[in-house]
Amino acid sequence: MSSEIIHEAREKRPLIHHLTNQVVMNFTANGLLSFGGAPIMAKAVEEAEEMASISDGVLINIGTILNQDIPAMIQAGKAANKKGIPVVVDPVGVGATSFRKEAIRQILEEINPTVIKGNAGELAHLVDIPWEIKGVDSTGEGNSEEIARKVAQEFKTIAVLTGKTDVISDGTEVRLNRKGSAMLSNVTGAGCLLGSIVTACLTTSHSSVESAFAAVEFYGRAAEYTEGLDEVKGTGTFIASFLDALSFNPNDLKGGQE
Ligand SMILES: Nc1ncnc2c1ncn2[C@@H]1O[C@H](COP(=O)(O)OP(=O)(O)O)[C@@H](O)[C@H]1O
Ligand SMILES: Cc1ncsc1CCOP(=O)(O)O
Repeated sequence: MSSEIIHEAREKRPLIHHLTNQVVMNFTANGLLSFGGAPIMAKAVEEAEEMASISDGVLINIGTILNQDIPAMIQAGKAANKKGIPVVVDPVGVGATSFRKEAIRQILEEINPTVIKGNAGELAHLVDIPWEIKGVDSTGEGNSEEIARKVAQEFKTIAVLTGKTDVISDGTEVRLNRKGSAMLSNVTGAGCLLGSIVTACLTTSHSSVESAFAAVEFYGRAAEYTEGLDEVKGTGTFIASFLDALSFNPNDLKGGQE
């Protein structure tokens, strides 16, 4: 099932409208291209609605959000909801400041996200569960399954909570992915790029939970495969080889099974 979703996403080569942060724009565009999607980065309010309406999916990521970015994010999200295409919201660093918390509150009040994706600290802060964070990083420990369930229930969405174990929940059921690599936590934008690939997979004909799970599992498999390569000596070589691996057939990634 997971491989089918990856193949279908690649066949479709979905256009994903990104309203994302400036740290990860280039990495995300290259990562999505390698995976088999088509990225467009566009943040102007003047084109938000039109851009979303010609796209197959929208990703809203608040990593370097400015107050003036909020209307474009809301307009793109609303246009996506109207067209019936997936919208993924990534509340990067939401627990760090009250400005971010207020920005995400405004966005989530206006749009219905298909998926909310974030690390444990980000998702915990969305539902007022105390969790230790350091800027955009999650440093705490606790019950990730409870947080994912609560986010899904409170925002009537699918929660994708990332970390050593990724948790996907529709508010009732919980699915876990343990494939991955700790090296991803040293790559800035690893979570943000995953959001882009999740959005691409949500454009397939499969259910949102299955599609989100397929994206997360594939990403983890690609990271595990990359970590094991002889030529990978550290973060720099990991990034290059990981971008390559994102284009591979799921079965060609070590440990991969159809
Ligand atoms: N310790 C780890 N072991 C394996 N995979 C990890 C680990 N930490 C993070 N990942 C993976 O890295 C990706 C990004 O997750 P995370 O680091 O939680 O996001 P963010 O970059 O948003 O903080 C996910 O695919 C997750 O599974
Ligand atoms: C470092 C940083 N600062 C603002 S956004 C950003 C990138 C965060 O990316 P990720 O959470 O995917 O590592």
